[in-house]
Amino acid sequence: MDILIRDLDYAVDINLNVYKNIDILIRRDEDSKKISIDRGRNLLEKSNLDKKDLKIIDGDKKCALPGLSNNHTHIPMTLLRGIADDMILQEWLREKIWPNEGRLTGEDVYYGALLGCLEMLRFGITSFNDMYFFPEEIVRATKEVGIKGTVGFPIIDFGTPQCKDLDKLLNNCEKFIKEYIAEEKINPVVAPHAPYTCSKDTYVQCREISQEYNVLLHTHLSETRYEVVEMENKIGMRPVEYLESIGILGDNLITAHCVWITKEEVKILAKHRVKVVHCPGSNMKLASGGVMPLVEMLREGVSLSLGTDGPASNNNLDILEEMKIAALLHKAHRWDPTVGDVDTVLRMAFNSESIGFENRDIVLLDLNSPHLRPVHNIKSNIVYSANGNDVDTVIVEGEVLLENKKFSKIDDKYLRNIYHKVNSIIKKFN
Ligand SMILES: C[C@H]1O[C@@H](n2cnc3c(N)ncnc32)[C@H](O)[C@@H]1O
Ligand SMILES: [Zn+2]
Repeated sequence: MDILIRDLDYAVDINLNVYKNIDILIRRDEDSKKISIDRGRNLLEKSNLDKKDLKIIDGDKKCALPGLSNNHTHIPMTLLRGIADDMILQEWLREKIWPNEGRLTGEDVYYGALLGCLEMLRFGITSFNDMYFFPEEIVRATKEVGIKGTVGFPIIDFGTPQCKDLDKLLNNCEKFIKEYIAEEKINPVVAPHAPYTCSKDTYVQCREISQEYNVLLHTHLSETRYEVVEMENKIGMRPVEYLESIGILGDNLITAHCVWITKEEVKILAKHRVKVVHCPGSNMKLASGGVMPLVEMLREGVSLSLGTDGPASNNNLDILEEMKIAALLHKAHRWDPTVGDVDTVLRMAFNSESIGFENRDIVLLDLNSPHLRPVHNIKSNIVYSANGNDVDTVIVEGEVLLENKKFSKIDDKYLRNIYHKVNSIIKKFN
């Protein structure tokens, strides 16, 4: 059914234009699956629409914005949220995260992913880019919740909890891609974990698979100083230079972090049109040190977006919060309040194109809260004053998935069941 949102106080579109006192009409052509979004005043009166063919949503005291995109995460890590805080990355991974991940079954990952997808939907995130074990379970959870997922099949040289044999893993990766490539709301991708966990051959084979099926390649890159120093000592190159030397850089590569990179490396990333996902909350929490060179990346025209990283290093999946973290980090870092301005971070947060989805989703923020009054500049309120909890309604591909802060497809009883399941899964961790 077509959806009409009436009398919105504000709307911000994908090009960051601001509208006041406006209606939005969302129509979905069931044959072509095309979505059209129209904005205007008194659309019902002006058009020949019939009220009874429409789902009408009251936009009073609300602001519409495009769907938010979480472009680097590990959603089933909701299960590990809060298990190990205040540790540096290498210790955190080796001592706490990897041993406990070894205890996870596919069913556990499914429940962790369900929880993560629901958290994202509740916070207005309509698409995400993930990398985690048992990716087919992540697909299952994503489809159940109804948001859009770019789901990475993770490749690590020492194997994953379900498969230790690298050749078999790469084979399974191809099978995974074939199985989901035709799905409308799922993009299967190849996800070699990082240059410190994957060899040159592994990266090359991953790239071959990504080219054969024309899918994205998703990896971690230059996250910590340790990673850079280790690589310089071992092979005399920095991580970006190394990936360039083995032919991995290209416009189908999406990399998370890129914290420890030089101006020269920024130029290399721009030259190859690599997509970079900025994860400021995780970088600060894991004390990865340094700050992703935002100014230099923008200057060189690198495609940028935002990610929360996994909920064990953030510790939530809130892109509205991440926008503010990004904006503040760069101002503090550069002693310059003009850096990380409102438009820059909004553009990054709406960037679902980088993960292969056109952004035709609409999120409504509830402005009926003291912390969102008054409105001098709605974009400022979104970036600096709002958080995920203010999201009231979410429409994904013409389907209402959240309304009045309630999930349309998941009832309270099922939600309690998910919480209960998660509580029993975490008993095996230590
Ligand atoms: C897919 C793999 O990536 C790991 N993982 C989660 N967060 C990070 C991070 N910030 N850097 C590197 N690896 C990470 C997961 O714990 C899993 O082992
Ligand atoms: Zn990550």
